[in-house]
Amino acid sequence: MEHEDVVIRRGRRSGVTLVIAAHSRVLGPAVGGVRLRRYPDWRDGLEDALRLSSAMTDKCAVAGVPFGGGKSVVALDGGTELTPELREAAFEDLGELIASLDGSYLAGPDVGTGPADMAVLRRYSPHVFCLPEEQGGVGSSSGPTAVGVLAALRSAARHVFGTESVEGRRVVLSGFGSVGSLVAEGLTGAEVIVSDVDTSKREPARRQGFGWIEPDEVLNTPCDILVPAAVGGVLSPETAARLEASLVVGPANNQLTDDSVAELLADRGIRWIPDFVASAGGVVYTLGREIEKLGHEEAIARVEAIGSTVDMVLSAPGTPLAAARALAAERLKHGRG
Ligand SMILES: NC(=O)c1ccc[n+]([C@@H]2O[C@H](COP(=O)([O-])OP(=O)(O)OC[C@H]3O[C@@H](n4cnc5c(N)ncnc54)[C@H](O)[C@@H]3O)[C@@H](O)[C@H]2O)c1
Repeated sequence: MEHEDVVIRRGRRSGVTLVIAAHSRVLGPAVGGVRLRRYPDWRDGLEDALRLSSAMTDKCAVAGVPFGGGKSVVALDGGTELTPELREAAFEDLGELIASLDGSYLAGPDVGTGPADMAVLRRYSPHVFCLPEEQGGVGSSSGPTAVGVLAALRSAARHVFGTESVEGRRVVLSGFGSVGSLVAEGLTGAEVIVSDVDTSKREPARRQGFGWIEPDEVLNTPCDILVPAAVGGVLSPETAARLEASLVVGPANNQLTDDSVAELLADRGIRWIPDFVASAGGVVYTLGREIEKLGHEEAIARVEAIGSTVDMVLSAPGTPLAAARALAAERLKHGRG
């Protein structure tokens, strides 16, 4: 097994399957968000936790923060209605499980969870970050994640287009959610076309001056920059072969269906910034503020440094994925010292 430990528990209050996966603690305690999702089978949730915690190890190592890779999953089955009572019971169960790990796993929010869920976990364990602001936390991590994506995008644009400016560039952004909408707002001067499966986002997007396309048009619409800000697995051998973009950079985790897609994209002259490099802003900022007790300016400066990491990765030989993995491996080799 590649992971240090994996805990699977059926919550005694909720009956919901809970998974905590700690991939690596070489650089420090394992950190990672709590994903709440419906899965056809709890084993799919386990699979998600294994994959995502491994990506967190690379994310922390490349970002240069003293933490390892972890993730937890609250795996709902298809039929159970998620009432507020069930949600609270599931998070109480998870809080107890996190407490039993005694600080070797630190939990934050991820897809499907937010600061209010973190407040439930905190009743059981201090090893929880991104609490609501009124409870002394930094709240949502979306803002700093978007700052990091924009830093990555500007740095990559310098390599690809010779300028950091996105003035006049066509940007297609998939997923007009908490991070995607903030990234879109930061693309001053660009022609921004957004897409979301949630059609209620269309009107707010239009009011902000953004174009709109349907989700099935995203990978068929020629653009300068594609920003995946929705779900993972969007770049497969099939979609990489028809994509018409010069640069792909966005926050969505695990964008490639498998590592070979990085080479296909490079062969087609498409620069892909590894998701674990571009999306580290949230974890860098929130852990910096809440665990390392940094001030806002210092923590944001660390997020902005994602731009220098992108510069390093794009200046190295080989694909950006190979370069980012090599950087992570180098830092993991030296460990905490
Ligand atoms: N929030 C963070 O701090 C953070 C940090 C690192 C990585 N990420 C990753 O970034 C991505 C976005 O995160 P978020 O916090 O903005 O989530 P979110 O849930 O607020 O937004 C995601 C949006 O994508 C839309 N969507 C879902 N499936 C889609 C599809 N197939 N096509 C188009 N739109 C679709 C949803 O309707 C939603 O509006 C996720 O993959 C997340 O794991 C987020």
